[in-house]
Amino acid sequence: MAYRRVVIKLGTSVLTSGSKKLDKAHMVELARQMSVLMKAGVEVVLCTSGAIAAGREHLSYPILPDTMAHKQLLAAVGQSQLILAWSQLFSLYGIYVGQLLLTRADLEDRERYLNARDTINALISSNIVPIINENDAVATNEIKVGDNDNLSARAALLCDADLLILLTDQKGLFDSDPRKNPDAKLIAQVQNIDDSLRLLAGGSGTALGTGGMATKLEAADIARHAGIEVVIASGHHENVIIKVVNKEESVGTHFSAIDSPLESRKQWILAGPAAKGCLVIDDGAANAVINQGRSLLSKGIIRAEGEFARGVTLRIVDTQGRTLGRGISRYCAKDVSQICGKHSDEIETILGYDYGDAVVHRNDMVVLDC
Ligand SMILES: Nc1ncnc2c1ncn2[C@@H]1O[C@H](COP(=O)(O)OP(=O)(O)O)[C@@H](O)[C@H]1O
Ligand SMILES: N[C@@H](CCC(=O)OP(=O)(O)O)C(=O)O
Repeated sequence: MAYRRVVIKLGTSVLTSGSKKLDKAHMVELARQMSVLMKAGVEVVLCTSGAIAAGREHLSYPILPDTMAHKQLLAAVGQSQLILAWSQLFSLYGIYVGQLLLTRADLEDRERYLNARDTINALISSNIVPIINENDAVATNEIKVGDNDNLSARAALLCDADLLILLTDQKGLFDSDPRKNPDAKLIAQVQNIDDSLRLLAGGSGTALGTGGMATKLEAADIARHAGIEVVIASGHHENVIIKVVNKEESVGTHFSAIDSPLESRKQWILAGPAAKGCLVIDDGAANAVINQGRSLLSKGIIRAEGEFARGVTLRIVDTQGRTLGRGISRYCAKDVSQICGKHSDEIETILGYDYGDAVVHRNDMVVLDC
């Protein structure tokens, strides 16, 4: 086997086969493929969407106000139907499943993160498939991951997978949205996720999907920085899961893992807490940070955006608004607005204290491919 531990994310588009209901005939086929791999010794973690779609189906497509509470109602009803379906379908292959419903808050809190990891490891070592979805019924916007592409990437980091497979309704990442451009070409291999690639990835083409290719690229970027390979492929391609895991043929879009994965602290900065604001930096600072591996000093900061305390994760952006990276700020927003553009030696005089020369130290920063 080419891979030891695999996270497989199934989008609503795959689970419903483009209809308004769960396509159980297709779900059982996917369960079969996963069971084949498990019997061959591959450890499988499933990240499944589909709760909201299943909720609508179970309640016979009620006309509800488009509010958060009603989406949560649908997710609460649908999640139990979804896990019931998976439990029944995997049981046909003699496999038990265990459910983990997570929010961003679970992944940001170190103790809950480690607990979730222990649970996943315990399930895997008992040959039970951990099945993960966002806990939509309780998650508010503030504590949501928001889409299962990002959730599956975080799950892949959490459980130390070596492959993340994102299955969807397209053959992979195309050079434009194939729903809008019939001449769009499949991109078979991606070495670098940069802004030009991000521009190709649009939102969801359907009312049921969340995020489209844009969130799949975000997920791929998080995973590959942690040394995890990623494949985006069609959930309806014959034997897709088995072929990808066995590297039998080139299926979908393959993203190489970064050779020297980030140490776990930096993985945490990249995939952990939501960015609470941003630091806009000048060209000189951008060059120092990107090309020279330097810390971010106050002198190169043009302004701070958002309200944030010291110790929170921020985006670092250039003057054109491009995200260059993420890092933990040693100063709060109010402090940064007073010291930006000033030399580090002046910090103590201006603020009356200082927390070090760097606003974002190199060790607290992850630079992205631009
Ligand atoms: N460059 C692109 N390549 C492929 N698909 C794209 C691209 N840009 C946007 N999309 C859209 O992304 C959709 C898949 O994402 P989404 O609807 O969220 O599905 P899922 O439920 O599988 O997550 C496709 O149906 C397609 O319309
Ligand atoms: N958690 C939601 C799915 C969110 C989501 O990202 O959906 P999708 O884009 O279809 O993978 C649900 O179970 O309905």
